[in-house]
Amino acid sequence: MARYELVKRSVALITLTNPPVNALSSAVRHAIAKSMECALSDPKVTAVVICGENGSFCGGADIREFAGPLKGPPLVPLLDAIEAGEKPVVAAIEGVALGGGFELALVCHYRIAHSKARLGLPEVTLGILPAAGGTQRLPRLIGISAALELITTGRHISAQEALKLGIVDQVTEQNACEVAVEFALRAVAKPLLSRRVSMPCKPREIRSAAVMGIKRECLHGHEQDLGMVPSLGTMGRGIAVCLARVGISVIAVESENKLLETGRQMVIGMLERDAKRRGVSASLNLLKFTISLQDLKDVNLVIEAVFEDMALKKRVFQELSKVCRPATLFCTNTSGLDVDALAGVTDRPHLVVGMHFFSPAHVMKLLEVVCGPRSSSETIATAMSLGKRMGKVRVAVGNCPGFVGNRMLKPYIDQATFLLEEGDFGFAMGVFRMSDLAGLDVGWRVWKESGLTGSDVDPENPPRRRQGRRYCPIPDMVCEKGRFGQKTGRGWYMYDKRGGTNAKPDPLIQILLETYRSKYGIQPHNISNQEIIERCLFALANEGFRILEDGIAARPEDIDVIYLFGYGFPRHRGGPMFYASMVGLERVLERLEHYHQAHPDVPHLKPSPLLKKLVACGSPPVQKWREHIKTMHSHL
Ligand SMILES: C[C@H](O)[C@H](C)C(=O)SCCNC(=O)CCNC(=O)[C@H](O)C(C)(C)COP(=O)([O-])OP(=O)([O-])OC[C@H]1O[C@@H](n2cnc3c(N)ncnc32)[C@H](O)[C@@H]1OP(=O)([O-])[O-]
Repeated sequence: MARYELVKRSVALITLTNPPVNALSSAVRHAIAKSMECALSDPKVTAVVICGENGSFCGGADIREFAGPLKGPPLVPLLDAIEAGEKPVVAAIEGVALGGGFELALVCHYRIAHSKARLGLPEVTLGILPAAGGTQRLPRLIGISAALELITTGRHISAQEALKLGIVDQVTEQNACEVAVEFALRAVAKPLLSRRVSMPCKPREIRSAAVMGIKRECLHGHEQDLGMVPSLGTMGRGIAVCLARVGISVIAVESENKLLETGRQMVIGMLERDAKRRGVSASLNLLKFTISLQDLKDVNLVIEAVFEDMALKKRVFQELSKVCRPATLFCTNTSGLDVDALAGVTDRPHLVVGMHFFSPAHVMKLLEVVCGPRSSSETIATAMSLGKRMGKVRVAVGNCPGFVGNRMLKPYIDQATFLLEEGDFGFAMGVFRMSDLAGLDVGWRVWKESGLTGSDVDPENPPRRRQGRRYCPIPDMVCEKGRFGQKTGRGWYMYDKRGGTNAKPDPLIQILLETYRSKYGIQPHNISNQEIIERCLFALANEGFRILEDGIAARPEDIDVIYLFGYGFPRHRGGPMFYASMVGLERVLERLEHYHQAHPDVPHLKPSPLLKKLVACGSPPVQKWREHIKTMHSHL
C-alpha cells in the first residue's frame, strides 16, 4: 500500500500505492507509519519524499471505509508525527491532493506540485469537515479568510493558485517526484522549525508528571475555620485524574499523610467512576502518592496546584529547583498570579509556564496556557500539546493579573455589584450565583491583599471609594458575616445546606441592602434589563479590547473561546467579543460613552482606544480586528 525505497543514496521515497487515487485506507496509513519509522530511524536517510503512484498524490480518506468502524492507525497522530519528525519531508503532488491527501501534504515541510495538479478540501461536499488538521493548518499557512473560503466551498484549486496563495513552494512542468527529490537534498541543511505549519516548535513528550496540591493550612501552621477554606487539593485532584486517564504516570504530592490519604481515596474514586462511565479499566497503576518532594527528582514536568498564595508558590518552586532535574518543566496552576515572578525564583525561568485549569479540572474543558516573557517556545508548545492530550480546549494567553478570563471578569462583576447598590436585588442572577459557586472569600482575599479592604482600610474615608475610583463594599460585608457562598450554605443567596446548589433569595441580604442604602442615602430605582445587560457585558467586552491591545490574547476569537468554555457564556451569543460585534461596535461605543459619563469614577466603562479605532475604521468584522492591533505578544 506504500512502496519504500532509498534514492540518491540518502532520500527515502515513499510512494502511496492504493489505486485508483491512493486514498488513505487503513493499510495505506499503516504503510506510511512504517515507512516513516524506517526513514526517521535509518541514519543513511537525510530527507523524505512522499508521492503517489499513477500520477495521483492522494484523494483523501478512503470513502470505501466510511461505513465501518475505524481500523488501523488513526490519521491525525500519524500526520502530526510526520510534521514533528527531524528530517525534512517533501510532498510531490501530481494529479490530486484532496481532503486527507491535502492534509497529508500540509504536514510535509515542503510541497512541490505539478502544473496540472489540483488541491482542495472537498469534505464539505460530503457533509463533513476536514478532520485531519486541515482546518488548523491551512489558516496558519494562508490566513483565515483564504482558508475559510477553501474549506467552506470545497473548491479545487490549480497548482498555480496554490503557489500564489503560498500553499506550495514550487510548481513544475517536469516529474514532480524527481523535482521533489532534488529539492529534498537541498533542504537537508535547513532548519525545520519554521516549516512546521501547526507548530513552529516541537513540544516535548511528557511521560511522567507530578501534581502538587497543598492546602492553605501548610502556609501559616494550622488556622481556624479550615472547613471554609476551599481545598486547592480539589484542583490538584482534578488535574491528576486528567493526566492519568490519558496514560501519563502521575506522582501526586501532598504536604502531610492525612491529606495525602484523603487525596488518594478521592483520586482513585474519581478515576474508577470515570473509567466505568467510559467502559475502560481505570489506570490506577499510573498513580503514586507521596509527601516527599524527593520523589519528584525524575519527572518530566511538575504542575504546581498549591494554595493561591505567591509566597507559598515561590517557596515551592525554590524547593523544586533543588530537587528536580535541570530539564524538568515547571507549570503553575494559578488563576491570576504573576507567572514571571514565579519563574524568577527558579533556576530555569525559560522552563516555567502557567497552566490555568478551571474547576473542576477533570470536567471543565478550558485551559489557559499562560506565556511568561521568559517562557521558551518549546515550553509553551509542550504545555499546549499536553493540554490537548488531556482533552482541553487550550488558549495561549499573556501574563498579566487575571490573564484573560479573570481579568475581564473584574469589570463585569464590578458592574453587577454597582447595579446591586443602585437598584433592585434579584436581577443579575448570573454574576451572584456564579460568585456563590466560586466562593466569595476568594475575591475578598484578593481585595484585602491589594489594599481595597481589610482592617487597615478606613471604609468611611472616603466612603464607597478606594484608590481614586468607585468601590462597592457590599461583597466585603457579606464575607464578614461568614457567608462565602455555596460551600458555607450562605452567600448572596441561601442554600438548603452547606454545599447545596438550590439557591433561594435570602431576606437577610435584603435587610443588609436596605440598611446599607439608607446609611448612604441611596434611593433605589428600577434598572432596566437593557441597562443591566449593557453595563455588565459591554464592560466585559471593553476589557477584552484592552486585552487585545496589550497583546495578552492573540485574537478576539481566543477571548470568546475562553468565555464559552471556561465561564459558561451562552453559546448562541458566540462569546463577548462576537456579541459586541453583533450588537454593533458603534452602539457598544456609544453606550459605554454614555455610561462612563454617568459614572466617571468607573474607569472600566471608559471606551478602550481599540474599540474607538475599530469604529473609526468602519467596524470591521471580528476576524479583521487583528489587522488593527499593534502589540502582538511574541509567543501567541
Ligand atoms: C480526513 C479527511 O479530512 C476527510 C475525512 C477526507 O479525506 S474525506 C475524502 C475527501 N476526498 C474526496 O472527497 C475525493 C472524492 N473524489 C473525487 O473528488 C474524485 O473522485 C477525484 C479524486 C477528483 C477523481 O475524479 P475523476 O472524475 O477523475 O474520477 P472518479 O470517477 O470520480 O473517481 C475515480 C475512482 O476513484 C475512486 N475514488 C475517488 N476518490 C476516492 C476516495 N477518497 N476514496 C476511495 N475511492 C475514491 C472513485 O470511486 C472511482 O472509483 P471507480 O468508480 O473507478 O471504482
